[in-house]
Amino acid sequence: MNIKNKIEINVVLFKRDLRLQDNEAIYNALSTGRKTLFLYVFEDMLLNDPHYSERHWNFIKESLIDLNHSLIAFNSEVLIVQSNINRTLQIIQETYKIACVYSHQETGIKVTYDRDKVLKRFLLNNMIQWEENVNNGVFRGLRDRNNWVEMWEDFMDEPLLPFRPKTGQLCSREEVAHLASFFHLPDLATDSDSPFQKGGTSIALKYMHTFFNERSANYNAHISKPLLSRRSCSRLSPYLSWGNLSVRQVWQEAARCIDQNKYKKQMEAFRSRLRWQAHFIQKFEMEDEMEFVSLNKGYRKLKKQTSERYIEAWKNGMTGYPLVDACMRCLKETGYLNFRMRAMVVSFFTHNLWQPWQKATIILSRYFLDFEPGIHFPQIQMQAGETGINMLRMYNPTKNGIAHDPDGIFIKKWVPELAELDTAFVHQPSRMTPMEQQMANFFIGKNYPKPIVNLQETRKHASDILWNMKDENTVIEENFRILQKHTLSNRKKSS
Ligand SMILES: Cc1cc2nc3c(=O)[nH]c(=O)nc-3n(C[C@H](O)[C@H](O)[C@H](O)COP(=O)(O)OP(=O)(O)OC[C@H]3O[C@@H](n4cnc5c(N)ncnc54)[C@H](O)[C@@H]3O)c2cc1C
Repeated sequence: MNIKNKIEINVVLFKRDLRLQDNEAIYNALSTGRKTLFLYVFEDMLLNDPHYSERHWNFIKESLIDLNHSLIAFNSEVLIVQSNINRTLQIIQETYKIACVYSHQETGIKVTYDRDKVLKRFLLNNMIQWEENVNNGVFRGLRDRNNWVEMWEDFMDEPLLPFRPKTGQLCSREEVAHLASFFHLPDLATDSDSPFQKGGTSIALKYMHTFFNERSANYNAHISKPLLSRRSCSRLSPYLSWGNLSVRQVWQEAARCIDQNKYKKQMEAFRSRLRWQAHFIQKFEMEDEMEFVSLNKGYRKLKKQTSERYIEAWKNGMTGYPLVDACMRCLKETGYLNFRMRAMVVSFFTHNLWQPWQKATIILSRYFLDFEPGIHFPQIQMQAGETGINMLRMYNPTKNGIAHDPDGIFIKKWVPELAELDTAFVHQPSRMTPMEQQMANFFIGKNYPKPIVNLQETRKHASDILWNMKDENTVIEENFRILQKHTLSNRKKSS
């Protein structure tokens, strides 16, 4: 078809914003009045990226199916293809003239940053505009955090953006089907019996409403408990990470609870977590090297010897430390752990096993259903004690088990080898005497691993090195630089 006869359209390129309501990319595209196509590309380069695993792709598929379900009312659907973005747009251009691509600014890993550079060139060469919008109050191009809190709060307090396409404005299902015939289409089937949280705005709203209406009652009391947190925390993280909900939607819902005096203390604590969400992503946006190296340059000289044996044992929950093992097995199986247990397993990996934090990033990103690069890398570095500006925290897994899973219910569920032991031994089975092992017909080294390292010795080793490094010149200079750049002007700190 001659370019002059082609219909002009907008393309909304979904990234981690798989929702219709309060989606600025969609809102801006529809505001032009132009015909609009919704597009999701399962990009080969990301499908092959080791940070991602099947659980993420399934969550995205479920989210897209849910989107398409909502779009039936508008006789439209998302064009879902497996390809690369430039190639996809090129093929769409054979049918339509793309006037503008709308998408969120992505605070992603290096491969998505590189892809965006290539996409930018392609759009420029093809005279297609690209309108990127701010994502969840994370701002591009900031040099420091002066006024950041105010900017973020203003963003969060703005009215939600409605989804109101004009009749016939969205590409129809027939038009999308026609385009789809030119592509390789991914299989969208997923296992409905999988143990992971299911993707999609419909289910995200259920999680949100049950949290605000009842589950949050024990938010503060249960937040550190590996078992109880699974119900009392919001469990909204995958829905925020993949954008089934906007942070603003959740923030404003929490504000309504506070106004109604409902679970006020819990809501204040919950809202501070939402601030952290943005704070960490903003930090990563401004320090993208954090994917590979320590933010504080003083720690980059720290060389730790990699042990595949330690890494495998940790990854598979076979360290001989029951709480670590229960957490890792549970995470592998369900994709979720509460904050404290995430911090504890990273502390064990980087301090007790003395492994480089970089080795934990891919293992955990593949396990966490809510993998969000902007939180993930800064949090892992912080828990590894390599930021210089944060308090060095080393979590003792045995003490944490006794404090937060006193009856060992979580441990017994995930480490069934320990299920028949007296509670007294569940947290430290290695303390059983040979006679006690005989009586329980349970043998350390046979039924369950011996502790892989000595907790006290390894803790001392790590703490001596890391505390000494805190006084080194580069670490101190870097602390100054980091604080200058990332400290919030009104001291609502969460760095
Ligand atoms: C090593 C490590 C890696 C992590 N990686 C991720 C990740 O990839 N993706 C992710 O979403 N969270 C990550 N977190 C943060 C946190 O553990 C999870 O957000 C939280 O446990 C999710 O459960 P929830 O939604 O029930 O949390 P809630 O307690 O209900 O919190 C509500 C929301 O606030 C945000 N939030 C909560 N805690 C934090 C925090 N400490 N830092 C930043 N944001 C927070 C999340 O968006 C969360 O959904 C990581 C934490 C650690 C220690």
